[in-house]
Amino acid sequence: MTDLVFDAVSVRYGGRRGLTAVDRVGLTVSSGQVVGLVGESGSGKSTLARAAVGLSPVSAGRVLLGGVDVRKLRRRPPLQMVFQDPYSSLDPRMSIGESITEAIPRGVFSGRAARREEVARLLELVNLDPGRAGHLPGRLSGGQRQRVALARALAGRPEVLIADEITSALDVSVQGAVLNLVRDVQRRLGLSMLFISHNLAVIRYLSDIVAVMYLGRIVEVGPAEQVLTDPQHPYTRDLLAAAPSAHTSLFDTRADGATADAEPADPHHPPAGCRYHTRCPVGPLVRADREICLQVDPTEDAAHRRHSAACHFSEDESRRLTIPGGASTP
Ligand SMILES: Nc1ncnc2c1ncn2[C@@H]1O[C@H](COP(=O)(O)OP(=O)(O)OP(=O)(O)O)[C@@H](O)[C@H]1O
Repeated sequence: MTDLVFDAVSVRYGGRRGLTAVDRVGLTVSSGQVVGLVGESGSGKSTLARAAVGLSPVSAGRVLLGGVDVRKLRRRPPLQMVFQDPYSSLDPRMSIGESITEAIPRGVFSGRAARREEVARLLELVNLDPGRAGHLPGRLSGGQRQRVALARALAGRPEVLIADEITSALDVSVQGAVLNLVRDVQRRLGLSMLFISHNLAVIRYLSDIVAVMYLGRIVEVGPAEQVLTDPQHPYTRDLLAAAPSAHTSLFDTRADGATADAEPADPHHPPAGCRYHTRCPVGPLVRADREICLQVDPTEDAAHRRHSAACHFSEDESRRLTIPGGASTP
């Protein structure tokens, strides 16, 4: 199986009023693993994901699939992406079966019967009745459409799957079933997966590794349980504190993870030093001696450590200043 590596990837959206939406990001999705990418709206999650499939402009760095730069892969890369909106991803005039057939790489199946059988196999894989192959998507619910979108992605026989907020446009009542399906398919096929969500409960449910993004940077990455129960970066702690408690529903839509009391910095003019210093509860806003946060960028290449955080004070007394849940100690 294949791993997906972002090697110091930057994405710049053009023009004079342009911005660097992803700034030298290093992240590895190892073979067969699920990496959950979390961060508030505008942090660059989608931009990073889209860079892997050529939909956002990589201005520096490389995206590697199985060690090969995706731009140099001649054959169709073994990488597929499922998007947030299942209503715009299917052609309303094509039957479900036609949509899926279209996604089967050319030359893999010769003959109509073989392709029809493959479509039936794919529909079964996503728990849809193969008898519906002739239906138009207009007759499907959002959850069913997202299953078809997944079947289309799987038709390309990917080894790596990118899922970008695939349940956030769905009715809360079907989100769980779609997440279960994605998890089952990922395990059954041994896929590597980059799973994007702003919902921490959803991230916790699916991820082996969690990466946290803020203003175009990965600020913390590590084993899911460690990051979510013993966060090292103040931003991660703020996200966890702002999310509903473990007692609320997994699919509570309030779990949008925005920190309570401050606006994100302007992505056109990211702060110097640590990008989080304008909001950080343990940085120069509250501690005059923490000038280093204003001056020195703590971002390191996080890809090579098991659990790392881009914070000058992640290991010291700052951890006592804020604890997840919002309470503070003197
Ligand atoms: N096509 C584009 N042209 C210019 N700027 C863009 C474009 N797409 C995204 N951006 C900007 O890049 C930054 C990152 O956006 P992105 O959509 O990647 O974030 P995100 O974390 O996925 O947020 P969301 O959860 O809202 O989708 C934002 O400031 C956004 O306004």
